[in-house]
Amino acid sequence: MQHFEVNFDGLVGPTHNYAGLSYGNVASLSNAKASSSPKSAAKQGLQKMKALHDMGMLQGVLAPQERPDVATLRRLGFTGNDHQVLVKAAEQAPAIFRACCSASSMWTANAATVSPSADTADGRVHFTPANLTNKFHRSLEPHTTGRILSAMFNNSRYFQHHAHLPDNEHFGDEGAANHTRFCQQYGHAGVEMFVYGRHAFDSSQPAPTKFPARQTLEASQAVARLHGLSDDNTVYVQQNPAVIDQGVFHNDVIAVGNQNVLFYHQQAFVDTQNKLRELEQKLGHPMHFIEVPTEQVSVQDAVQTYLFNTQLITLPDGRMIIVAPTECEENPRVAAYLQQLVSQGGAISDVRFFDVKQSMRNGGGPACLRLRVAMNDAEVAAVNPHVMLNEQLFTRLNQWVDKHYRDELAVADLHDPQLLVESRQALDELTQILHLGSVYPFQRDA
Ligand SMILES: NCCC[C@H](NC(=O)CCC(=O)O)C(=O)O
Repeated sequence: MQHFEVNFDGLVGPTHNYAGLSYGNVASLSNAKASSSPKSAAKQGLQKMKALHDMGMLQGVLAPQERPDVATLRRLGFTGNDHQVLVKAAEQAPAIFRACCSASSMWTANAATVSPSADTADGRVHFTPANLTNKFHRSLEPHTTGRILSAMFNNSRYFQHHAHLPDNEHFGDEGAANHTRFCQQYGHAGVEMFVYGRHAFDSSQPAPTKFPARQTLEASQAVARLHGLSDDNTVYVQQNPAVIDQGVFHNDVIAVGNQNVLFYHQQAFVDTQNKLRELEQKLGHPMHFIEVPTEQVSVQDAVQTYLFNTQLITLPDGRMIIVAPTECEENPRVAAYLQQLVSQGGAISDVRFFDVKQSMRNGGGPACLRLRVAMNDAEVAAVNPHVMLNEQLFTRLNQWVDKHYRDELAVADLHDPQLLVESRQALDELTQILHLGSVYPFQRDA
């Protein structure tokens, strides 16, 4: 039996925009209200997917969500036909309106937490959509995320889907961005590391003072219970509150892991040495801990370049490489660090740079754009084949973007009734291309 780690990248939606919605996410705030390019954003994402496919990786596509979210605006009391709902909301409550227009589902590292079958009690792959309670605009995602994941992994013999955790800050859950699975080989039982920002039910524990901690320990523990994990294959690590206060809003902004490698910043965690020892003991095999010292790369450089929001991937020939945003190449200190890292003959042998600037401007790097699912060949064969990237799907999706996406979008365009029509046409066609069925509210309420 063969085993793979498959990356499912979020396709950028037709209303990709910069609305400054994520307090605590430096890039989101600093690019607030800049105009965006949905077309180039989607194409940058597709290029990265295709490049990984061409390296011999299995690559999938995760569909974006319907925005503007007219159904939520109606729940909030805006009435009339769809166009009237948009115009009233944009006039009377512009901040709420903008939140209901975010294309933030593109960052699929926040779509769900996934535990591979080798780790779970019932031997199935488990999925729990993230509730994303900390940000209103992101809290709109989990129901549709759950429907899309169920349409992609639509076989209960292999895949178990859970409902997202209760929608409350006590159980704030940001999905795979705060979850890393370690293993010797993808098919072997592994250890799942959950990184949390605060304790929800114990205020005596350390917590950030400036920016919010989005993930709670109690949420991580609930996901582990749902997935049938045990104490022997889980480790809970607290994120250093001081780095959250410097803009590290998810663990994947300060650490990334793959197989038996953890690449992380010196200041990433609380109680680092004990936790890493626990991780290695539970794995039962030697780990490669690659710690980046502050004197070489500051937390600020890490946040600006997304050195850790990189993908560590194992190529079919067994070499591990790092997939980094071009911002890392442009920063002399980070570029020098990466050069040194790959030239010293260690676990990571090469680095490839990708331009994902449209995503970076909202605080999402290469790692934010993908959801990892480790599977064996029988499980891969059970995935909806229409979401797996190949030459044909790549060409088809580029044509689809060319047909439906705008070159430029300003925040003021978001209540343009034509944009709603265009977006729905695009998404309706996409559900046919990907064979997802009716996953969007506009397809279900009609
Ligand atoms: N994993 C990366 C997530 C980035 C995402 N940014 C946003 O939602 C910004 C949206 C805006 O400001 O328009 C977030 O902060 O959760």
